[in-house]
Formats: sequence, C-alpha cells, structure tokens
Amino acid sequence: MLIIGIAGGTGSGKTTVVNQIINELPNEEVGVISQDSYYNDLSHLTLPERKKVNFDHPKAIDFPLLEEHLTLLKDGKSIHQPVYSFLECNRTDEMIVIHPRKVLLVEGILIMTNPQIRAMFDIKIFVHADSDERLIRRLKRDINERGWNLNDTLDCYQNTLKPMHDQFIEPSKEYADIIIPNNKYNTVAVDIVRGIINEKLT
Ligand SMILES: Nc1ncnc2c1ncn2[C@@H]1O[C@H](COP(=O)(O)OP(=O)(O)O)[C@@H](O)[C@H]1O
Ligand SMILES: Nc1ccn([C@@H]2O[C@H](COP(=O)(O)O)[C@@H](O)[C@H]2O)c(=O)n1
Repeated sequence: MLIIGIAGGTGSGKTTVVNQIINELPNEEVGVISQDSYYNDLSHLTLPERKKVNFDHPKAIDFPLLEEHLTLLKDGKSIHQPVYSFLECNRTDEMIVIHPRKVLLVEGILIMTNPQIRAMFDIKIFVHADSDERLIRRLKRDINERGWNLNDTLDCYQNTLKPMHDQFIEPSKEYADIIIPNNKYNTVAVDIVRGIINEKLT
C-alpha cells in the first residue's frame, strides 16, 4: 500500500487537492482518510464546553487510533472509522468500514506534526496558500456552512487558528517531499501526484 500524507493550513485547499487527485481514479483502489475523523472523543463534555476546545492543537487528535488504523490498513485489514460531526463538535455514534486500498491519501492540518504518523507516509505533501487567502476561504466556510458570525470567526482566527498554524502546522512543512502552491488552482502539481499514483496502480 502506498500512503500519501497531505497536510497544510486550514483553507489551504487540502480537500480540493485530494478530490482533484482522486477524480477519475478507481475508488476500489484509492481511498481517503481525513484527520477530522480522529478528533478525540469528547462525549464527557457538554456542547458549550466542546465548542471552546482548541481543535487546532495536536492534542485534539487521537493519533494513537489513527496510527492503529493505518497499521491495520497497511496489513490488509479493514477498520471501523469514527464519523465526526462539526455541528456537535464530537464523534457520532456511527462508524464506517474502510477497506484497504492500493493507495491511501491521508489529509489534515496536523498529520505531519506527529512523528509516528509521519513515518508511515511514503510521500509527504504540504499544500500552501497564503494566510490572507486561507482566512478569506475560512471566513466564507464558517459563515456560509457552519453558522458562525463574522466577529466570532475573526476572533477564532486571531486567537487560535493563527497561533496554532504558526506554532505547529507551518513548521511541519519542513518534512514535506512536495509543496503544492495553491493560491491558484494548481493542475500541474495535481497531475504529477496523479502520475505517481497511476504508476503504483499499473
Ligand atoms: N486554488 C484555489 N483557489 C480558490 N479557491 C480554492 C482553491 N482551493 C480551494 N479553494 C476553496 O477554498 C475553500 C477551502 O478549500 P478546502 O479544500 O476545503 O481546504 P482545506 O481542506 O485545506 O481546509 C473551498 O471553498 C474551496 O473551494
Ligand atoms: N468541531 C470542529 C473541529 C474542527 N474545526 C476546524 O476544522 C479545521 C480543520 O479542517 P480543515 O478542513 O479546515 O483543514 C481546524 O482549523 C479546526 O479549527 C471546527 O471548526 N470545528
């Protein structure tokens, strides 16, 4: 199994790049795992308490579970993956079964900060977009899709997202084998990664 890690700041375009990469590739051979599914179980907290959690700190992620799951998939075994709800800020009661694939893409802001997870990636990619681009994209998403208001989103960016990005996410770029500039759509970089995957599949 070829495991490709795709990190980058919030709004850098990780999900978009992943979707461009897997577009038209056979989905029985290529799978995607999102770091979002591995936020810690916060069932012991109330919703207002959960909303105050710093979701941009590495401690927010259940890295041992992610490592266990990647190891099982690498060994050809299926996993039961938690399903995350952004509205509830918690795992739901559901699980989905993920089967092993020839190629696995793992995406998330913090995946390259953890040494054990990093070591499992055959290729490490960092998607870069300037902070103003990322802020604009994040504002649009939080206001249009997640019911936040302008002030709350800007406060969150200033007090949490930016400091966490500077402390943990941006420094993890040094581990990347490939950095994809994504202020604009980058079809050349996407084609290169698709080429690598196609070689693995043939
Ligand atoms: N190169 C780009 N140019 C303009 N908008 C983009 C680009 N890449 C992504 N977007 C948009 O930015 C938003 C965040 O992208 P997304 O892929 O969800 O980022 P991430 O997964 O890194 O948070 C989405 O609305 C997406 O359509
Ligand atoms: N309940 C939550 C959990 C996380 N977030 C934010 O998601 C961002 C990571 O996802 P990207 O698709 O943007 O990479 C991260 O910055 C968290 O702040 C959230 O809003 N609510």
